[in-house]
Amino acid sequence: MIGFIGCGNMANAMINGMLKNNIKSDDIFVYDTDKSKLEIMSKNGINICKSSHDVFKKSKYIFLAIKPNVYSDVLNDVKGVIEDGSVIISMAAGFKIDSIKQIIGSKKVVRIMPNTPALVGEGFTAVCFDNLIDEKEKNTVMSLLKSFSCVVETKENYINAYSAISGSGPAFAFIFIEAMADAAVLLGIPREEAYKAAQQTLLGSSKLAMLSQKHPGELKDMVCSPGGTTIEGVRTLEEKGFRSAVIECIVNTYKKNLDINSIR
Ligand SMILES: NC(=O)C1=CN([C@@H]2O[C@H](COP(=O)(O)OP(=O)(O)OC[C@H]3O[C@@H](n4cnc5c(N)ncnc54)[C@H](OP(=O)(O)O)[C@@H]3O)[C@@H](O)[C@H]2O)C=CC1
Ligand SMILES: O=C(O)[C@@H]1CCC=N1
Repeated sequence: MIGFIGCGNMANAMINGMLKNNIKSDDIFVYDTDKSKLEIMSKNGINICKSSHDVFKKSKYIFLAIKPNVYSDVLNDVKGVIEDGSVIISMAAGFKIDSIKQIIGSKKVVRIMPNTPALVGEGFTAVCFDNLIDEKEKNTVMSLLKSFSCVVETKENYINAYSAISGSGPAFAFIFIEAMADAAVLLGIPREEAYKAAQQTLLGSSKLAMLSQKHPGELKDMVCSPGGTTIEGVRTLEEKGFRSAVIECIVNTYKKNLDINSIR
């Protein structure tokens, strides 16, 4: 049985993916303090629990899909009902496995960093397991995560970097899409067409990079004719510090994760 504390953006994305991959709604138990979120879950046939305690009692694999600012309160509230066999799956930015164990004691904890494209089955999740998780539990968690995302097992040390790259990354990609579409509108293309062109261009470019396995620089070169139009755009991006802006953006997002870590 699978439990969710919190039914917001990430829980929705994950549950959606699970349901599309043959996990039965009957096997999912959820709780949220916001009753309107529970109503939506109920309409999808998911079991609604009266409290977080109830979720822990009914599930073995429990996803903590709540914001980091309520983590300590929720963990303190449920620590008495967590069984030794329960597997707690944490996704909060900046919360180390050790910090969780300091509150709930020596229990099984998995730390993941998912992202919202899970909503359409195209998520990316970095995962690390604590040493109390056995092989069978690890395989179950991996297959749950794979139902909505591409999964990479990593060291906990890297989770903050993944948080910046793939966890926050969709927000940065959406800004890029929006900016491209704004430029298209400025050039007279209707808004709907502009989004379609920007979205498909990013999707297609990502797919090409993945499937061709060519270096991104080589793929960029394939678009730039000598003395042509694209290289003029590339020159403008370099002049405006596009690469540096992206690198600084990721590094500062990573640093914010470290800041949050240091206070938890
Ligand atoms: N969103 C993202 O792109 C990503 C998020 N994460 C992590 O995932 C976690 C969840 O984020 P997200 O889904 O965006 O958050 P949301 O705010 O969308 O969802 C959290 C839900 O939990 C509810 N809630 C608040 N307190 C409690 C409580 N005590 N018990 C049960 N439910 C409660 C909230 O209600 P209310 O709104 O009324 O407070 C809300 O409905 C966070 O820790 C975040 O760091 C990780 C990677 C990506
Ligand atoms: O901003 C946040 O807290 C979360 C972490 C990764 C993406 N969003």
